[in-house]
Amino acid sequence: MSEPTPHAETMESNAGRRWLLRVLDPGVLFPGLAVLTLTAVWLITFNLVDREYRTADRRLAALVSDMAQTYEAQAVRALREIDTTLKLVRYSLDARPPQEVLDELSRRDMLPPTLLFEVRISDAEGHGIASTHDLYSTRKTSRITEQSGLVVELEGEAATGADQSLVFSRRLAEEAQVSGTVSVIVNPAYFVSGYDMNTMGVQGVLALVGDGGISLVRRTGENVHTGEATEYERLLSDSSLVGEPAGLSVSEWDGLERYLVARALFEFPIAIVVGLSRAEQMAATNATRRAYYWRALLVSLISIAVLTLLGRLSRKLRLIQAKALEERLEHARRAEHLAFHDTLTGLPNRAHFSHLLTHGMQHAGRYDKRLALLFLDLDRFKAINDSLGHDAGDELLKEVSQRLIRSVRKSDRVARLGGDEFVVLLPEIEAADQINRVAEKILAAVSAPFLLAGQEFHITVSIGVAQYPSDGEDEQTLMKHADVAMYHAKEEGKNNAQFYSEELKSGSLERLTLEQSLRRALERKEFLLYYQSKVDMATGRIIGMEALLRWQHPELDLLLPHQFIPLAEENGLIVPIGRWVIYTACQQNVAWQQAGLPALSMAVNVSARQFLDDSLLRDIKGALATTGMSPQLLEVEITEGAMMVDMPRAVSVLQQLRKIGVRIAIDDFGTGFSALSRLQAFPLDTIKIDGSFIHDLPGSSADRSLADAIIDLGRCLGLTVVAEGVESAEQVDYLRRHSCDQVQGYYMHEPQPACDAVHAIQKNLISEP
Ligand SMILES: Nc1nc2c(ncn2[C@@H]2O[C@@H]3COP(=O)(O)O[C@H]4[C@@H](O)[C@H](n5cnc6c(=O)[nH]c(N)nc65)O[C@@H]4COP(=O)(O)O[C@H]3[C@H]2O)c(=O)[nH]1
Repeated sequence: MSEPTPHAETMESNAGRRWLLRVLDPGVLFPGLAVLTLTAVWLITFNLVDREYRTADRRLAALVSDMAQTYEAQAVRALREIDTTLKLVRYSLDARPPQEVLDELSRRDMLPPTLLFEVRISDAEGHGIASTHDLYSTRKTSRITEQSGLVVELEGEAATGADQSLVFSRRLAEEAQVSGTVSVIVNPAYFVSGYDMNTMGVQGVLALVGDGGISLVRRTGENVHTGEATEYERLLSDSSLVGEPAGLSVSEWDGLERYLVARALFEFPIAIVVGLSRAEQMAATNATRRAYYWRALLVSLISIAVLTLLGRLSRKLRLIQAKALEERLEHARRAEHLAFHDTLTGLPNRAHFSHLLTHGMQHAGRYDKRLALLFLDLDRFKAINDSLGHDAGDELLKEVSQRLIRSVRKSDRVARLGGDEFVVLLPEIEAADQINRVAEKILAAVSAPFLLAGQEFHITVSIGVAQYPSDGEDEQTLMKHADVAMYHAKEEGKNNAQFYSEELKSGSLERLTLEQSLRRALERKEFLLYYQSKVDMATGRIIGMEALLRWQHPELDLLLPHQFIPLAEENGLIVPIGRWVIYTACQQNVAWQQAGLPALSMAVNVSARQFLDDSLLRDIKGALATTGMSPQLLEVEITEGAMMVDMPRAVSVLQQLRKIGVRIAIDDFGTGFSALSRLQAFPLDTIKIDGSFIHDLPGSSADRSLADAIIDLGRCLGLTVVAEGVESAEQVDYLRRHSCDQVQGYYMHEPQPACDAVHAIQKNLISEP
């Protein structure tokens, strides 16, 4: 025979477990237990009852046997006495009249008591000729017995024992003077007087039966019967032997079932019968049986009640357990879903996507297919999120995710990596054109207007594409390259898709190291401020300074803001860096004043991200309070673009700045595309004309008209107009003639460290008229 396989064994053990679970089900277990308990209770009960009956039967049989032995002894003794009397009388008869002999024997107390026994002598015809009783003359003539032995017969009417007598006779001897019979006559009841009602009840039997088959006397309860016909031989053959327990038989005279002993007496033609009614004697046992049955019934009912209760409790417990299990499963399912899905959009998250990508690459590898990974980053999302609040930002992300799903096939996968980063996995790519089509679809879908908080918004997305296996054969490489391509798309002006190439790699590495060192620059104190003067056109004096940030990179040259500020904007580092700038500029301003220089205004640049950050006001107030600088000397420069991201909020922030006395300048004015009329909405103090419009002054007529328009506008609004990027005397001259208030540029002073700037201020003071 073959060995069972592990699979077969598992199936077997599963089937066994299923069977066990089915058996342990409360609907099966408790009814099953009830059936078992009831079967056990009733089996034990029936067994006990049966044992009780068997014991009682044995006891009864033994009792009847004992009683029979006693009765036999008593009967034999009585019969012997009677026979002795007969023999005594027979041998005492002589020539005297028989009456005389009887009287003498009686006198000599040699005859049985006359109260119970009559001794009679009859002649050959059966007529009584002598008797111990006076009544003999009224009696019927005795039957003449021809037998030589003891003859036993009944005399009188065969009805009740009271009317019949039991006659024991012996024939007188031939040689005796008198021929005839001598008899002892006795009431049959004498032989059953030993009937004890307590022991034998009303259905017991005590009897003497003649060997002719006629019962001589039978007593059952109080009733004494005589002369009943009995099947003598059968009676004896049915009976047990001496010393053995009595047997059970049905009595022919009354149909009752009895333990009965019938035994023929050795010396007499008589059999004794002793019996006890089984039904009657079993009364106590019947009562015990009833008690057993009641007890069993009670135990059964209690068992059923307890098991029903336990069954219900168990069912309830099972239900509770099942519910708890269901809840746990649901919880686990939810936890699993949460673990692998983004809670906001319901899209697969980074962990899940990693699995999808690995699987996709394996599949593509196996079937020699190409796969494309699109790395998506929303442009300007952070600004929208910060300005409109997170709820609107969340709505936007949800809407974007829906648009992405609609832009791709069902077999493609969209996931959210976090923040505003999404990825799209395109399995089974045939040609690059296919990827382009999907990318264009996504770009179009995302750039369609969004309605957020009742306002229409436009957002774009930058997409980086990396392909398997050409751009990377493992998950990390492919993701990294798609990310690099995405950054390239950002650099290319955003709202476009770029494919990864080896050339991009080096640029991305630079960016990566730059970002890492930028994170540590603040704590390493690598930032410093340069200061550039603002000169008043009317007086030609320095009236203020602008703080310009520099980063002394440990390995690179001194870095200018455009080399790291966009990065700091992107990763949010601009907020702590800006805080440092404000504080340092304020500190420097106060230091100069403390050094005896005149109180100059100090301008600091605040980027869009920083401007919309909740901490800006707090930071400015903190810097002013800590350094003790007068708020009126501080000027915050904000670009036009930063103000337009969220106009209502910008207005509110500016109003609060104004409230504490800080001046506000709009920087790079003219580069944005906001309507000039909108400027009225902002609480401004200064307009700074962007250097690009000054550069070609006074030659370019377009720049001239633009610069003129801005100066006019500023004047109309009562604002100070500052021209940036002034590099020549002609420019200064033009601006002065066109009533520009202040100028700033290399022509006056280049941005320089605080220690150099101080010389410029001092020089300016010395050259004062
Ligand atoms: N070609 C030319 N350029 C001139 C001339 N005079 C001044 N400049 C340059 O013009 C920029 C003027 O600053 P901005 O318009 O506020 O423009 C700033 C400002 O928007 C931003 N920036 C500088 N410092 C910070 C800062 O601390 N925080 C923030 N958020 N932005 C800053 O970086 C921009 C560039 O700063 P910089 O590289 O320092 O460049 C400075 C300055 O060096 C000139 O005659 N000719």
